[in-house]
Amino acid sequence: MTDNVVPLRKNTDPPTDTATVTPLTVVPDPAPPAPLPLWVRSGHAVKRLATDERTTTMARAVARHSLYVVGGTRIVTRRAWDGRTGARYERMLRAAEAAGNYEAAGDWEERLHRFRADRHKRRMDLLTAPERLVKGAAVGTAGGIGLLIALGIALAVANEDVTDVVTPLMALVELIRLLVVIVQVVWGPLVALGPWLALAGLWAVGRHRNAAPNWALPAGKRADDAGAPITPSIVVTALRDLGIAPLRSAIKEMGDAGAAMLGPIRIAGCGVEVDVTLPSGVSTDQVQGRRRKLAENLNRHEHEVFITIPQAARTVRLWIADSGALDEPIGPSPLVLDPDLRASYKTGRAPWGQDLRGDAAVLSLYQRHMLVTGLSNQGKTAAVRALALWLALDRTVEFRVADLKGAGDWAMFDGLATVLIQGPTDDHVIQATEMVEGGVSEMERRLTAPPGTAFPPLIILVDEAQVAFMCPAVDDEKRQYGGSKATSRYFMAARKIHNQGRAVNVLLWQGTQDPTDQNLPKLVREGAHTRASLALGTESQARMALGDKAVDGGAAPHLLRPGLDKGTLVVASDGIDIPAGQASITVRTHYIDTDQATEIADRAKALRDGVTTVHVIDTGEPIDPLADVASVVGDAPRLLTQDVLKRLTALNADAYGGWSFVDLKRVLDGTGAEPYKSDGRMVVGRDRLARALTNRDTGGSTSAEV
Ligand SMILES: Nc1ncnc2c1ncn2[C@@H]1O[C@H](COP(=O)(O)OP(=O)(O)OP(=O)(O)O)[C@@H](O)[C@H]1O
Repeated sequence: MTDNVVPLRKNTDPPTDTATVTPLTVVPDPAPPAPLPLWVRSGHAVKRLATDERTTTMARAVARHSLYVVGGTRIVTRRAWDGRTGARYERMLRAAEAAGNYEAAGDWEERLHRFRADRHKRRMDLLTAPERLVKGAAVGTAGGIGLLIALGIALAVANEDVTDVVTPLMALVELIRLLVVIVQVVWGPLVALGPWLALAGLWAVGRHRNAAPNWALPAGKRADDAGAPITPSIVVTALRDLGIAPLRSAIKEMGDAGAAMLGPIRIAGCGVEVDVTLPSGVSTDQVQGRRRKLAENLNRHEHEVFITIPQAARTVRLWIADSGALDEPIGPSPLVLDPDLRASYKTGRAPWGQDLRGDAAVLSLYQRHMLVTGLSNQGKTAAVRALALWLALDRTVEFRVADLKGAGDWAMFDGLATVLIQGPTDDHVIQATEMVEGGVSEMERRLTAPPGTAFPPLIILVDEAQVAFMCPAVDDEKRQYGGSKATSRYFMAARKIHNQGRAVNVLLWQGTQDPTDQNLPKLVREGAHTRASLALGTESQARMALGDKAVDGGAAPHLLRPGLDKGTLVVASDGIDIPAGQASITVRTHYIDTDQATEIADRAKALRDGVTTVHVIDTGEPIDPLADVASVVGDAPRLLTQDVLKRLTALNADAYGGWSFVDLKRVLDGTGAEPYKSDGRMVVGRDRLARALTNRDTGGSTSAEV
């Protein structure tokens, strides 16, 4: 049979291929689970009911309103007791003693004494009171009756009716009777309603003061609500529960008067600030050491509470952020907003950001070396660059920049800085080292200048300086470029500038990452006047970044949150206003991104006449002074000879660092590009140099050994 023939008869033959048959087994239905005993089911139902949200809300409401009455009774009783006895004075006296404030204690004792004397006098007066009362009543009654009879006589005479003599007296009697009737009518309901009115009064007092346990209070009024406003009682409770035994017992001793330890709670930026005078026996660093616990007791995150030590003895200053406020960005930099902004190296202050109180944080850069540290990617470059961009708006400031990451963060300084090195290799470190050594030569030249000479500011800026310290390369004399030995070139150059550069305006700014003793040697970190740190990993790093004094005074960059607190710096410097008694200040910087930075740099370039940026420092021999002079003059039609010398030093400190005007003149003499006077000052002309180079190239090389 072919495949396309369909048989009309049912095939009754059993199938021959048994292998394809799947044997089926009858699986019985699983036995239904045995019903749970009634008591278990009832238990479940009761549990469900008891834990239902509606039940708990209702139970909480009932408990709350009942407890308001209890709390209200307690408050009213206490008020009455305080009003009638010297308990209040005694409490305040104990609080002042516990806080160690003996002056206030003396004051309260005096008041207590006065109160007792007055009370004694009142009690003595009470002994003679009944006699005086009876006398007074007799005199008053007789006088009153006499007056009414006199009135009656006048009435009787007027009406010619003798019965009118007693009319006023009878009217009084009638009035008294009426009053008795009224009291009789009102008394019943008054007696019935009175207790309820009293209860309502107590409930109202309790409700007003939220006098119920925390769990019974409605959401929003509970003390543990994140973001709840900071009240004296919250601060005192948080301090009491810090786990410092003497503090706890002193606060217990003070009772309600514990708030006497607190100064006024002031609004301070996006938070509040309060000074706490600690009781004797409790030291400020005990409280500082428990920052996290204090923050949690205040229903804040650790980074939202700052503990500093103000001037007053035994006092800590707490700054407590509004919940979440620190996560809000601050506005753009004035550098971005105001295109006409100008800077002054000497008298100005860089608008860097805001402090925690929300006040502008402005930093003076005048004669200060700087060190900015932080973990990677927290905003270090942006923070240093923001300062450099501001300072670039003072046209007298010269920048020499080495960016040892080389990702283009400083590219906008091309045409603004006289030297710009960008890259992470050993060659770049060698160039950066020579750039810093060029700064040393310039500094030494300035140090030998006649007294009174004014020096334009020179900022030697090295970003990612840890790369330089860790560089293993050695020079021909086997001196290492990195490292921290007396022969280490970068280290020694940095130290020299730190030691002597300030007075002649040669300043070193360094940005470094994740500090260790190796990548940021102690002597170098301590040479900086302005030290600032972004988030760091450990307290020991914080000590490296800011110094022991700042960290002991409460500076805690290691408690900033990496990733979340980008751009937030803890700054220790005398160039920024730091509240009296504090050793550091926390600054949230304005972020200036690369595009905005480029715009600001363009504005700074427009203020200067064509700076030629040297990108690679030539360390090879022989040198070509004429070509080098032409290259440093660049596009400017003419350049002051002193600027030519400066730029030559920046170009090649080894070759030109020691040059004076005489050397420059010697090289240019006879080339046709000799220095000449323009507006009374010696300059070198661009066109003359170009002609001299052309003549030389056509007439044979004049390369000179120096
Ligand atoms: N002030 C700031 N506010 C908010 N965010 C910022 C701020 N400064 C920097 N950032 C963010 O942090 C990122 C890293 O910034 P930046 O490159 O300056 O960090 P860095 O610490 O120098 O990094 P690296 O470790 O790579 O050198 C930026 O791209 C920006 O998104």
